[in-house]
Amino acid sequence: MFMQAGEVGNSAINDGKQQQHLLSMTGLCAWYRTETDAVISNLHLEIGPNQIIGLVGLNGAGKSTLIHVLSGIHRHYSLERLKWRNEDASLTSLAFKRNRYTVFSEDESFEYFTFEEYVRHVFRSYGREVRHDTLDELVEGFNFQKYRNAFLGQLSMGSRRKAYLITGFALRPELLLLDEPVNGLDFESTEFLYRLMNEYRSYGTILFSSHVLESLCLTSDSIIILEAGSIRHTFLQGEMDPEHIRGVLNK
Ligand SMILES: Nc1ncnc2c1ncn2[C@@H]1O[C@H](COP(=O)(O)OP(=O)(O)OP(=O)(O)O)[C@@H](O)[C@H]1O
Repeated sequence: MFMQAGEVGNSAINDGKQQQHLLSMTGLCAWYRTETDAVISNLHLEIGPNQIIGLVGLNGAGKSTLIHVLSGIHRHYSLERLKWRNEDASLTSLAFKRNRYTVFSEDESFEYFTFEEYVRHVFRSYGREVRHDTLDELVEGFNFQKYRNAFLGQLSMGSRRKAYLITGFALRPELLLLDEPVNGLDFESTEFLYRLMNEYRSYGTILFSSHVLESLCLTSDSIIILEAGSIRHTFLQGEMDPEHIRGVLNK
């Protein structure tokens, strides 16, 4: 069952037309210290295929935690039910693992890998062949040519972000999770990223967090407002006015 536009509750997302879910999860709780101190509580999420979904919320609302849970790297959580492509699954199911990739807001992993080595490693891990023409286009679009053989650990924050973004967009998973992807990107790369996101509907779904309401509205098919670990509101197409969203956020 899908929520209607504007309905308030702890559930989201679909345009009401498609009855197929890429992902649905019910009763998600997540915490850091103790279960009674949950930072995400009883969250229900439904994500359709081929959608761009924005995640917005004030600092500390739980956006990164939700993305970490969906990425399978947050250990402290409980979940009533998760379905991946309408089949019962878990966060560690192979089918789900091999069809999601995350660009984290902070990532210092693989610091002794060059970008080229990292891409090869990721594609091998996912059992995919690198499409060199696609990779080259992404490298050029992000103006990343001169960093191809630099160690990831030696790159600036923005360039390292580009390395993971290029990898994610080249991999084209069914679910691409991006935590504050525009952070640290220069103007041209930000424009290029929005173009890529808009084109991604042909390949899969993007769930991304951002604080930039204007571009969230231009890019997303739906926007979820997260507040204190719960979904406060979901905006669907036609209702995405930055001022309106700002008003709901500040209430
Ligand atoms: N490593 C941690 N240990 C303990 N508590 C944490 C940790 N990381 C986050 N939290 C807490 O979890 C809650 C949600 O944080 P989270 O980082 O998910 O929010 P966010 O919406 O991504 O915020 P921001 O917009 O500032 O990035 C906050 O109360 C935060 O203090």
